[in-house]
Amino acid sequence: MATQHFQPKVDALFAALGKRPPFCTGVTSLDNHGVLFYRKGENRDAGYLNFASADEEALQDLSAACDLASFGHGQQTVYDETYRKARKLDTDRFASMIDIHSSGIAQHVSDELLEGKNFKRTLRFELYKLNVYEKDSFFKPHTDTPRAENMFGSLVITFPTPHVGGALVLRHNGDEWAVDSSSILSQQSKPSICFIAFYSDVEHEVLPLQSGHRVTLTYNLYIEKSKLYSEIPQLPTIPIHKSAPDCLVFKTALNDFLQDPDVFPNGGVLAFGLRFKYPIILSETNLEQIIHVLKGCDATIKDVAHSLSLEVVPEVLIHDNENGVDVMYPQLCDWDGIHIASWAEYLAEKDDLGFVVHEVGEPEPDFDNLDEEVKVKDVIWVTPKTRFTNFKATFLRGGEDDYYGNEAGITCVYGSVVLAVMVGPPGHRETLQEIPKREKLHERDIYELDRRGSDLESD
Ligand SMILES: O=C(O)CCC(=O)C(=O)O
Ligand SMILES: [Fe+2]
Repeated sequence: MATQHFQPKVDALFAALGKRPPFCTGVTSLDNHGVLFYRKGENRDAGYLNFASADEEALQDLSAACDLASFGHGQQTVYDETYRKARKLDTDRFASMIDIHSSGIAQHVSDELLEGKNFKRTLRFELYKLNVYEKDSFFKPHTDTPRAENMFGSLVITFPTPHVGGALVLRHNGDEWAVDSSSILSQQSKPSICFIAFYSDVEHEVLPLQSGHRVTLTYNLYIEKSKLYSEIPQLPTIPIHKSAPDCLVFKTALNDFLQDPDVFPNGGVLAFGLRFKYPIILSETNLEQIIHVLKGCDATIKDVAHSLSLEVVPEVLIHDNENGVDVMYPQLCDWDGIHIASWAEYLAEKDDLGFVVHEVGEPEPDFDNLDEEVKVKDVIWVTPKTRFTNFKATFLRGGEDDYYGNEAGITCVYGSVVLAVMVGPPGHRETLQEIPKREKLHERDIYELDRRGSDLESD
């Protein structure tokens, strides 16, 4: 592609999105929250331990009360000790004194994983399981099963029980991180808990335990409409990894780009392949809803674009083989049933929701063979394309039956989409007519403020 003179500005936009890890982790004091009650089995016997001082015998009793941990392989619930060797209690079998709000964990995780102005969205933490890992226990690489469209992430809390090994390894887009809670916890001067929260499409595994007991609580994180945190006084948390990029740097880079009169003389689309994947309910998800559940730097793009009154539309990117062009389309459909050979023709004749992509610097596509006019838009890619070719093949790694999750029965799968930031011609860059419905209540004031010149704050 011919390089445009404004390419350095596009590169600055890309750089401003940064590459923070897709997780955050920290420690906080166990304080007097170390107590756990649990039911031993079908009878009424109850067990008790305090994680601040639990000895080997108490931990063995807890482990004995647990069930074997299963996992999801496609639609099946599987017990397979070559894939997951661990023990677990469901939430109807135990009561822990850990309070993720007063411990400061909920606030810390929300600040880190929700981008931009956090107070317009909130995370709901749903306790999921208590897991016990003994010597040689592990959980091989998997992605936590998406349970709803607003599933956002997972939180793992590790108690200060003596153990060696069992690091949590995270992988995303070719990068890898290891968080060894046993070594983090052993360095604390008083009994503490270590927490790690990651976006839901991040692959993770628990490495084999060499000795001791590793006990964790897991939570599913859902994104909800704004609800301010209660005023409970919170304990301080000590961050170990942070995840959020800097909105202000991105906003400055975007402003700079838009001020260049050579950029999009007739308006166009600034396109971003998203860094994260989002839960999609097969044949049900309205792509628009993805706007409300964006993670990390994907959310920064939307927040900043909205603050500059630019419309942001989630689109799928489809290649039209017949005409050798890309098409952006703002809706999902299960294309199993319909075979669309020429998307350009389809858009020209049947449906003008989508448009043909003309990458700036490339020759204009030629549609002399079509009777009707096709909508074509100038597009500049900032982050690499995430292509959507075929509904099921793209959404399910290795096909539906080969998906490794932490629970069977998939109602949602993770899908790749792109964000199209609609840009008007020089002097009239704004394209946002109306703030999307669900955001209106919480964001109207913020946008108004922003338009009057106050800059986005980075957190
Ligand atoms: O216990 C842990 O450290 C992680 C467990 C996990 O990945 C899961 O339950 O899905
Ligand atoms: Fe998991």
